[in-house]
Amino acid sequence: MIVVEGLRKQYRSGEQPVVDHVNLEVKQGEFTAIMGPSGSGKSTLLNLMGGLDLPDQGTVYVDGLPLHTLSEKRRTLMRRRKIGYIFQNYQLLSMLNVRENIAFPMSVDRCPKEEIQLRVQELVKELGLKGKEEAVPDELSGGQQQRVAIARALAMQPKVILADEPTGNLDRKRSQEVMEILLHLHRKERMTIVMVTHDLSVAGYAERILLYKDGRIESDIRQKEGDMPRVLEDFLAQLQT
Ligand SMILES: Nc1ncnc2c1ncn2[C@@H]1O[C@H](COP(=O)(O)OP(=O)(O)OP(=O)(O)O)[C@@H](O)[C@H]1O
Repeated sequence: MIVVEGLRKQYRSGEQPVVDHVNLEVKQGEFTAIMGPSGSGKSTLLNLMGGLDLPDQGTVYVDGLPLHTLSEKRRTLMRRRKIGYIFQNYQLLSMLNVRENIAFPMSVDRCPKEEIQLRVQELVKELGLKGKEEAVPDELSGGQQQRVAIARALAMQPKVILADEPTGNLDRKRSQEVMEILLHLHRKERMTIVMVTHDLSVAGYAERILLYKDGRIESDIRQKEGDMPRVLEDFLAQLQT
């Protein structure tokens, strides 16, 4: 579903690239977490994978399409239709209510009104936001705001969800709620999810964890191999030294 080939990104010449010739394949329906030290380039990698940023070298294929060689217009359309984004700070539009925030990508894409209404109703129900449709983001808790952001990310029925620290501003209980929603999308709807997180308990929801350091993927661990706890312990020990 996502293929990353020879991806490189350096913000300042003379400094170590934050993405240093990274190759990666994420299969359809896979739930992957990216962990690593602060400033190692995880968000940059995720942004490149979603076409939010341009690489110096290499490319990313999403569903077979080379994201960075598409025209700006086609890349924008592709991002809107195939990828849903979730951010730590929710990035909701403060002037719009819950219904309008969820509908936003469909409105921009000029979907028919009735279709938008039906989809929003469906998502409001699915994400447990009934009764909050008219509220603006400031009137919602962090967990509720993130659920609106997830609903918005799902509005266009994307193939891929890219989540950057989706639980970073939430307490444990709200984090668990958000992770249960992502797990449901992965298990029941075979959604491809790539998530950056600092939180080991959050990363544990994923079936695959990439350990990222100094612009490179240091380890690529799969849950079913049963060695996740040991490799993570080793990695965390490395970070502390
Ligand atoms: N737009 C930018 N311009 C210049 N430097 C940037 C830019 N974005 C990020 N950086 C730098 O690139 C490095 C990697 O940043 P990035 O946010 O990708 O790391 P991260 O691993 O996600 O960090 P964190 O876990 O703290 O969020 C950092 O040193 C950061 O200061």
